[in-house]
Amino acid sequence: MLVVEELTKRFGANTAVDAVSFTVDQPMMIGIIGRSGAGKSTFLRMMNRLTEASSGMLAFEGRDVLGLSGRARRAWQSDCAMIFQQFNLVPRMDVVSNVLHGTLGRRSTLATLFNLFPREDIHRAIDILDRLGIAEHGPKRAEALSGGQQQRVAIARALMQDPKIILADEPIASLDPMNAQTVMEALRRIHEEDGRMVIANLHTLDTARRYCDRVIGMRDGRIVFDGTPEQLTTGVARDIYGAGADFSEEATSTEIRDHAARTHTASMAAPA
Ligand SMILES: Nc1ncnc2c1ncn2[C@@H]1O[C@H](COP(=O)(O)OP(=O)(O)OP(=O)(O)O)[C@@H](O)[C@H]1O
Repeated sequence: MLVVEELTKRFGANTAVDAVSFTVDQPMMIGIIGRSGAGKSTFLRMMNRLTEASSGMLAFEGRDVLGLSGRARRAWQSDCAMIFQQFNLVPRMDVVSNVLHGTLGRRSTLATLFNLFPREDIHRAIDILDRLGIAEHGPKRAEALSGGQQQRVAIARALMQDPKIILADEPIASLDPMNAQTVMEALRRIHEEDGRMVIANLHTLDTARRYCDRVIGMRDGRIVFDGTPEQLTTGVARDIYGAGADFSEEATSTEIRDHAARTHTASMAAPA
């Protein structure tokens, strides 16, 4: 259903994504890992057509995505909704209105300006918030919510577009361990219950292993690993991160691991 062939992005002399190829034949949850600068964000942005590819091919359900323009390109951007590390909500606007802005592509500017949303859209927004466990926060300003709750609002906004794919660019990088877990569980449920494909850039190995069906490792713009979580051994991870024999998985800076390590150290240090 998704075919990526030799997809490349150059910024001047720098090749950010270098002839990336892979195929996905059924909806699954895919984690992309790699050190900072490996090309993960650029790849997702090319998929969503936020960044134009320099060369290569990307097709979804037989449609040549890179050739789409105008209305067809916008329709594709609805089909593959993107969520970001920093949530990108309107902080002073209430949660339900933020979610309703997921229908923006379908509405006239004037209707949007005056928050004139059809009743069925409002009901759907509340249902989606309910599904994500945050319906009671609907009337609050987005800025009054915790980071994890805000990210779930962003996911709800993405779901308003009824996307086939959710692209998540470091969705939990700003969150504490508890909130990170809630957000990853929400993404996993959306994949399992709705059959949507989820592709998430992740900083952390353990998150990729725990939630994803398939993990793609990128290094210097290239895919250097493509396999199951079980195949992602410490040795493979060392290659992906370009680290030496002293590589430790904690070095991938997982907040969950950092937190666990800190708690462990603290409890070890605590007097009996
Ligand atoms: N708009 C841009 N103009 C020039 N260079 C860019 C641009 N966007 C990204 N790059 C470069 O492309 C390379 C890949 O960056 P990218 O953000 O895709 O990596 P990443 O793996 O997502 O890293 P991070 O986790 O830090 O976001 C880097 O060398 C970066 O400096």
